[in-house]
Amino acid sequence: MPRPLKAIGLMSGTSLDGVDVALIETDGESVAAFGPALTFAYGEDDRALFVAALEAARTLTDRDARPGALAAAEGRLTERHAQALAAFFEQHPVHRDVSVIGFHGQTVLHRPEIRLTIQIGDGPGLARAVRAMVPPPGPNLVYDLRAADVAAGGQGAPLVPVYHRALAHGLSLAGPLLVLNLGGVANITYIDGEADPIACDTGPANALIDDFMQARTGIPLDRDGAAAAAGRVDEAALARLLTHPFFARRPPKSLDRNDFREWVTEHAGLDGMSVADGAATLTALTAACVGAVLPHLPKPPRTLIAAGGGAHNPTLLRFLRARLGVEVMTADAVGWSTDALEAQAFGFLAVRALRGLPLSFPTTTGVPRPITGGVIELPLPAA
Ligand SMILES: Nc1ncnc2c1ncn2[C@@H]1O[C@H](COP(=O)(O)OP(=O)(O)OP(=O)(O)O)[C@@H](O)[C@H]1O
Ligand SMILES: CC(=O)N[C@H]1[C@@H]2OC[C@@H](O2)[C@@H](O)[C@@H]1O[C@H](C)C(=O)O
Repeated sequence: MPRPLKAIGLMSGTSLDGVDVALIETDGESVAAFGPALTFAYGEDDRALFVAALEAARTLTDRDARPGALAAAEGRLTERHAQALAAFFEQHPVHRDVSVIGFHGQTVLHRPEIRLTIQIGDGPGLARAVRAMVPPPGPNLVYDLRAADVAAGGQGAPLVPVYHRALAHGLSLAGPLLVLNLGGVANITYIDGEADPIACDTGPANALIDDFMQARTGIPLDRDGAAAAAGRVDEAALARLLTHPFFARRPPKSLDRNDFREWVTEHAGLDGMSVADGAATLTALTAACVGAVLPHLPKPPRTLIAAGGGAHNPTLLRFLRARLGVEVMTADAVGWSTDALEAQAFGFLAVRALRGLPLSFPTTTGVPRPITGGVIELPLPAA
């Protein structure tokens, strides 16, 4: 067995809330140890620039083009990642021991149906910043981890299932197990013993709730699900929303952050609802979308492990229990990390990329064969 490497994962998710940094020790097959993690929060002007970049990306067909706000956003994003790493090394001086850094970047457009997925983030630029922080030889840096899968005909997402599978090996919970990541978009990994994990995006997680709360209250989340808890779910609106053809499609399938934006504007009737009822209806939508994937799975899952920011929303967890009829636990409760799981996954994926191991599989992204990915920036040779 190869020796475990210290790997750092850097993730900027669809919520646009900050850079998650996490250290793990892994050989790319199993996890030897979890290290510390931190979130480096974006400022309001960063978030505004990234929102503008998402808009500028909407009509792109060339993944290397950076029109409008995209060029400035890519520079800012790379700078914030360098600052996040510097803050991490300041708190945890492990920089000489780190072998590899996995850099996800920020997805600004995801259109796998036309073989297009675009993550901004300057890999060589971040590698230069890392070299300025760490004495030679320094770590390898792996970036652009979705491109190879999409080029080969896969969905390019979700990529975390191979990490979920590695973590699940250490658990003794009743299976089948469903790991649910509740970021801006929700994705699941279904794990039943040694069978290949099945994965897909299920629908919105927090992005619609965040956008609704931002528009109605000026605060970009429903903290602790308080508004939703005080509201009434509009079941008729929910039923209309669930007629979207995405839900009838079998996995693998994936989403762009904004895929449901117009659909919700046209079908939810949110303008006529109170803040509480709107939040309740959108929170129920997130839970119902996970419910909508169950008929596509081989067996009903027995246990659901919720990770990502949405796992901090007790109303959402309650709706999941009620609508799915499964036991719901948080990642923290099973000894994983609710907040650092995705960043850890990109450290894990970076080690797999270094070793040439597959990142994605026919059952996770629909790629025709298991495939590795990522672009590797090698460290400078030792002086
Ligand atoms: N205490 C809380 N109560 C309610 N919602 C919360 C709470 N904490 C975080 N969230 C939600 O979680 C979101 C952030 O989740 P997370 O950091 O997992 O997303 P992400 O990694 O950016 O997204 P993705 O996984 O889609 O890439 C916030 O935007 C917010 O909606
Ligand atoms: C294209 C893209 O960036 N997709 C993200 C997004 O955020 C959640 C969901 O949609 C998931 O498919 C994916 O991220 C996770 C980390 C993944 O690839 O597993």
